[in-house]
Amino acid sequence: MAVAAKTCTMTVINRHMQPYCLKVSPVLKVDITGWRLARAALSLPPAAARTCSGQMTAASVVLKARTSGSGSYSSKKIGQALSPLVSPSRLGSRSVSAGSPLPRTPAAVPEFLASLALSPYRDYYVVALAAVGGAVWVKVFDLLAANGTLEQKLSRKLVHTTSGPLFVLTWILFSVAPGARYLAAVVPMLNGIRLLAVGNGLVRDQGLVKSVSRSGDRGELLKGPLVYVVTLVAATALSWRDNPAGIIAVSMMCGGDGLADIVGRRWGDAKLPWNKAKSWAGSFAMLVGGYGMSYGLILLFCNLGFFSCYPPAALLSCLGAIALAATIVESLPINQVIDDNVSVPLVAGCLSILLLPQPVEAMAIGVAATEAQVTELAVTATTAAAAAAAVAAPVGLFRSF
Ligand SMILES: C/C(=C\COP(=O)(O)O)CCC[C@H](C)CCC[C@H](C)CCCC(C)C
Ligand SMILES: Nc1ccn([C@@H]2O[C@H](COP(=O)(O)OP(=O)(O)O)[C@@H](O)[C@H]2O)c(=O)n1
Repeated sequence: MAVAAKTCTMTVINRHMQPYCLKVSPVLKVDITGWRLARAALSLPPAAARTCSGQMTAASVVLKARTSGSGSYSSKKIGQALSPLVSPSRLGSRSVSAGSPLPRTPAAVPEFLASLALSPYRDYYVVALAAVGGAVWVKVFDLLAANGTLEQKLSRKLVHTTSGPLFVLTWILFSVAPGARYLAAVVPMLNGIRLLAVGNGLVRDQGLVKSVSRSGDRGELLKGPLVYVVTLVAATALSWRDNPAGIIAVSMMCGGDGLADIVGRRWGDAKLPWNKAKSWAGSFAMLVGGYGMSYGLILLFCNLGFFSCYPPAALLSCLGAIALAATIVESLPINQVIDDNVSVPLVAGCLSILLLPQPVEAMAIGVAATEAQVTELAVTATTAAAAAAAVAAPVGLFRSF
């Protein structure tokens, strides 16, 4: 039975409500082109071809093809042609007694992820993923230290340096729901509860103690590590993806302070005049590591559209001032007064809000919005940071004698 000779063109709406141009050509070839789909073609049985008209979902096109019964079509070809639109395995389960379900194709994985993305429970899935990911990540370093692959101090600092930015990267997976940031904050919160439980001896977890403490004493979990996760909670709940302040604060705490320890312990012979426990090499690593991690994450998040991108000159100069200020604060001998997992991110976050406001924030706080004014502010902040160092140096020097 011949099908109409003319090409039947219709708009097919897929699961993402994206329109496609679906053409049924005179030789019964269905040629699917459109949104990121490789051109695929399959022959439809005449009955299905004839009934394809108007707006149809790809699923109904396949279901009509499958249930029309006639014509020589292979479920594999249909699956391959349409699987980027709808997961064949799902179609297989829905098709009327038309034979075995369509075969799984590699495209089913993106569809599975797409269905997660559209799920109302998406944020809960991401929380679970990040929480499990965090536990596994720490366990990996525990095992690497336990089998001697990594020295314990290095393993611990790698956990410090990497956990924060990896957690920030999970922010990308959350939905745009207003409460998403608070769900995201649950991840470091759960880690904080775990640190409290193990640190107070309520739960025994020697692996965690070895992974995140210097001395192997569980009480240490209640100091730096706990402050670290509290800072992650604050950065998530207060800043989130609205502006770079939280990202910069985490980057200075992790990429900066974490790297300062790793580099400083190894190559830190030249000590700082105002703080003999710290070195120029460690501080330089802090500056470069914090700057680089911040810059990379800011570019990623602004290019993903979470907040406005900054003029390159303004970003480079302001970020330089922020990283310098954070580096100076980290170098000061004030760890006994305030943990550097508080002082460093706090200074970095506050300066970020001042120097790198988003347009709506710039208007709200009446801070410079033009590039020239922002650069001027950066110079002012750098001068202020240098002045702070000039004041602290003699103090540190005096105390070091
Ligand atoms: C060792 C750590 C801090 C110590 O700081 P300091 O005393 O040396 O200044 C880091 C502690 C890390 C924490 C136990 C685990 C944090 C996990 C994070 C919230 C989630 C990561 C998820 C991601 C997908 C891996
Ligand atoms: N600016 C820095 C920071 C740390 N370090 C080295 O890293 C070690 C740990 O630094 P830290 O006391 O700041 O460690 P955390 O408090 O960051 O865990 C120091 O004792 C130094 O050996 C450095 O040389 N220069």
